[in-house]
Amino acid sequence: GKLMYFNNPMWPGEAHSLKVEKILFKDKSDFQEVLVFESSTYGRVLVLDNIVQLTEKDECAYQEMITHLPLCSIISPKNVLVVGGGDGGVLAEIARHSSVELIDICEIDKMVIDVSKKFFPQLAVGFDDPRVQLHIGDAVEFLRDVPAGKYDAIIVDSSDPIGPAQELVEKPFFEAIARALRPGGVLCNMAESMWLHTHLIQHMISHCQEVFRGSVHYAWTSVPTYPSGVIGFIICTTEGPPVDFLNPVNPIEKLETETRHRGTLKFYNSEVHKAAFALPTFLKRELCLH
Ligand SMILES: NCCCN[C@H]1CC[C@H](NCCCN)CC1
Repeated sequence: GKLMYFNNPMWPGEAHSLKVEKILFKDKSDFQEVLVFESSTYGRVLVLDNIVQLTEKDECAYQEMITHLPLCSIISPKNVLVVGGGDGGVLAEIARHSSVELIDICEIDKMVIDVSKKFFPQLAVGFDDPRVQLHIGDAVEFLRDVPAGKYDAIIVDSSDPIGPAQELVEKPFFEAIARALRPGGVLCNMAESMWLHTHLIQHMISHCQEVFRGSVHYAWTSVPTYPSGVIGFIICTTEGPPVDFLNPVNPIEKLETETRHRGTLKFYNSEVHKAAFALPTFLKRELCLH
């Protein structure tokens, strides 16, 4: 098969490429171009507007970390909201937490959900959990109708802020998130790459520090098929006792048990949890995290 190149103005001067065995789906939704292909070495790949969203081989790193970093940091999360996440992978990870009673998901693009159900059933199985309530639409509008303090945790599993996700890095969105979280609730937000986007990360952290009176942290993990090979997460808590992210309160062992659909965890564990918050020196200098 031939190589497909994923270059983008968000990471000028570089491109990541994957060998394509077979194109499985290609169409335009109301929001973006949706592509699925069989790669030679990373399994099936989901691409939106020429940006790799996930591959079967390494999606575990991103989906497990974006879910368990927040959910293992607070006692017995009950009500959880996912913004984005239309592939269903984060839903399947949240389902591992037996304390969770409600999982709201607000995804703007129905085509992503339909395509994931067809080509990534092991991720889309997340939609089958009876606790899941699916809302198709814009998260800013969705959050307006949410009663204040409804959620214990909110996970923003978004694409990059150059398409439908543009508004998800601006202050009004973070204010809407903070209002929807209960005191002591936790936000985990996809937060780009330390090698590519420290200005954008600082922009998001500044908004979070203005809006969340608790603590604001940055964590990161390895995802080989994302540009620069790493992706970060901003994790904030609203007021209340500072959360000790280095000692997750919910024992990971509980998550090890096989849940109905997903096998055991492939990436996340308590040491990886702790290590995720250790930042390289250049990043500590560039980010004003108090
Ligand atoms: N649930 C699937 C993952 C969706 N998250 C995003 C996919 C695109 C990726 N670009 C990274 C660009 C360089 N930081 C960010 C995460």
